[in-house]
Amino acid sequence: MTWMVTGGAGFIGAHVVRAMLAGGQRVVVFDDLSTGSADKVPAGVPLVTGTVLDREALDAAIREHGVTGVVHVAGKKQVGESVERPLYYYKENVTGLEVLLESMVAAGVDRLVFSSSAAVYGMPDVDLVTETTPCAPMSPYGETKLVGEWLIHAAAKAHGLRAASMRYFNVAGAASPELADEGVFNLVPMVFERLEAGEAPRIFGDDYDTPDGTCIRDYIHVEDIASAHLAAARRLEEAEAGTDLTLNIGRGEGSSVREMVDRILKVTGNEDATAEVSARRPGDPARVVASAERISEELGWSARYGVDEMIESAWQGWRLRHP
Ligand SMILES: O=c1ccn([C@@H]2O[C@H](COP(=O)(O)OP(=O)(O)O[C@H]3O[C@H](CO)[C@@H](O)[C@H](O)[C@H]3O)[C@@H](O)[C@H]2O)c(=O)[nH]1
Repeated sequence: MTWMVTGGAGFIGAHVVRAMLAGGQRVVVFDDLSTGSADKVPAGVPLVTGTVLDREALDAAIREHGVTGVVHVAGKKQVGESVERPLYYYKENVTGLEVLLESMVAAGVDRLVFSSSAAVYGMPDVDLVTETTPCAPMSPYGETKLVGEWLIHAAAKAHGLRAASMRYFNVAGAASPELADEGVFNLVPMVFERLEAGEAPRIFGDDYDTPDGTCIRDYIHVEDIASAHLAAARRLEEAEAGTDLTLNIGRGEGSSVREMVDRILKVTGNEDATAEVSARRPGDPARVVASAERISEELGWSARYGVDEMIESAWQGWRLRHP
């Protein structure tokens, strides 16, 4: 098979490309380079520069590279921005996927691994979130991921597409410093940024109904995210027409913000610093932790890395960019 990785020049996509190559898959990258960069694409992997909104560009890439499956990682992913610019998010994430599906169906490409998100669950009121926990996204971003899953379900039924929607929990870490996330939109890089500025890291609320009062999340190493995509791609290669999997990618273990900040202070040699507690950030659920049972059963996959490895590898990437 030849897998086209959309968004393969971005943070998560670049990790997926490397995992697929290491697993012996043939890969081509399709990326509009709006946030990704060509230097993240490994030598020898073709890079097609284009947007998934461009049907002709997709058709040409599929034809010219003999694509037989797609890993669709391209998309917009900032929750806050999606609230300000919902139509943009719907266009990029929903219309983009719809155009991609049209192109795939027309070309007879019938395998798809899709980047979904734990954001589809919104504020789940359960200890461990399973794939059957009701979805109630809290942002346009989460909505676009859920609608994307619906599009895929419909295409699996009507056109025999074989698909896996991968619901990522809180992604962190890097396989190597050059591949680290350049955005400062999540807890780990936000703490790095505060430390670099000589400021105390901020904890958004310590009055939640959790053991230490801070929010609990399921942090997952981006290399684990990538290996889960390889496992899904392999599974789809063998799958019957209409196979339609929805899978959490998490560790099944929660870490509180306070625990994460303490680990970050340790790893970065800032044990003397203390975090300051500020007001709750609107829309933050107290606890979002995956049940990782289904993915283990379906793909035989489980996470290899823990939070220290995520923080250490992210820190090396940060130091490369901020010497
Ligand atoms: O300086 C900071 C930054 C974050 N937090 C807290 O840390 C936790 C994690 O925050 P963040 O890293 O922003 O992740 P989430 O808000 O959990 O959302 C992430 O995880 C979701 C999936 O679960 C994805 O949909 C989102 O795109 C992704 O940003 C939250 O409780 C935040 O309030 C702080 O206390 N201080």
